[in-house]
Amino acid sequence: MEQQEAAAHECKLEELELPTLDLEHESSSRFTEQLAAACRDHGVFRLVNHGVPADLTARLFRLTRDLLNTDPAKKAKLPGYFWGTPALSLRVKDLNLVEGLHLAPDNASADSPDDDGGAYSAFREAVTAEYVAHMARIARNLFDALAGVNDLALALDAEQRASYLDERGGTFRAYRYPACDPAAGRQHLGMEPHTDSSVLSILNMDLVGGLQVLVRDGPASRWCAVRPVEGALVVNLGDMMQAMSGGAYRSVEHRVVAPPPGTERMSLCYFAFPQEDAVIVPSHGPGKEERYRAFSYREFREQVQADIKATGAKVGLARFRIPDHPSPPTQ
Ligand SMILES: O=C(O)CCC(=O)C(=O)O
Ligand SMILES: [Fe+2]
Repeated sequence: MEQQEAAAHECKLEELELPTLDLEHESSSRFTEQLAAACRDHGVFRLVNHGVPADLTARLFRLTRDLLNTDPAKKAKLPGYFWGTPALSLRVKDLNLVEGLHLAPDNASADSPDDDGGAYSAFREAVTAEYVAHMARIARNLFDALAGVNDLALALDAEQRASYLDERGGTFRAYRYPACDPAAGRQHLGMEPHTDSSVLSILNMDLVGGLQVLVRDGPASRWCAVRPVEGALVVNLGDMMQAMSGGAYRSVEHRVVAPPPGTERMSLCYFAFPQEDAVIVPSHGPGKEERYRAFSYREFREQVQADIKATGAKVGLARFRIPDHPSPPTQ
């Protein structure tokens, strides 16, 4: 792991040529073709003409920075404040150099005890009344386009289309990857390698860079950098999409390296989930790379939490995979 991290920082990584999808496309059949190809190939793409106002993004970056540039005791009292990424892995918690604010339907109305100047209220209002509505619109748009691709990777009926993506259940996180001490060098990752548990995730990042994705090439794999592009969102698929599509669409493994010394990095991330109790029945059949048993998102989340508690790491979809060759019964 240490060697891998050193390599992440020392050599200039190859950049991944990401496909760019245009949400204001003129031909929906061409759009769905490109979208399905992006989801099959890497599970990550750029999105332009998405309709999120640039000044809303700038305002959220500014509000997040103001809220997090206060003393540690004060910001620790902000609703949804976190340091490190405990949800991903308890074991390496302290190695992740990231802090942020988490807003989910269950904490969206909590009041900040020290909201002097109303900065937290302004932040929450911008997220819940504006930003999340754009994200839910984009997630629905992409999901419905994928469900309409006629190669049957996601052959969903109307009820499944509605319950496999819950526009009201999305969560939002504003992240700040702090500048590290130039003398200490870049010793840690901003965020360790992981896949998202979401259906899809929408990332809105500044221009510092640091996001990397694992590109699979047969049995081999290599980390590639994702170059930020002004005004473009980055969308990556999560575990739920991989399961729903029987492995045809990839939940891409990714990580964030710490920013260069003296520079901080910020990103706004939205995660779209299925309705908690909707039973996901993964599609099987020709062209489907993996078989999973049916499960609900609630079950998946509880299994992830139990694995993290027991072993320090997320196991994820492997828990739900049906093996090709069942092992012989033990005696
Ligand atoms: O900050 C980023 O660009 C990515 C964050 C991420 O991967 C996550 O929150 O799951
Ligand atoms: Fe992620």
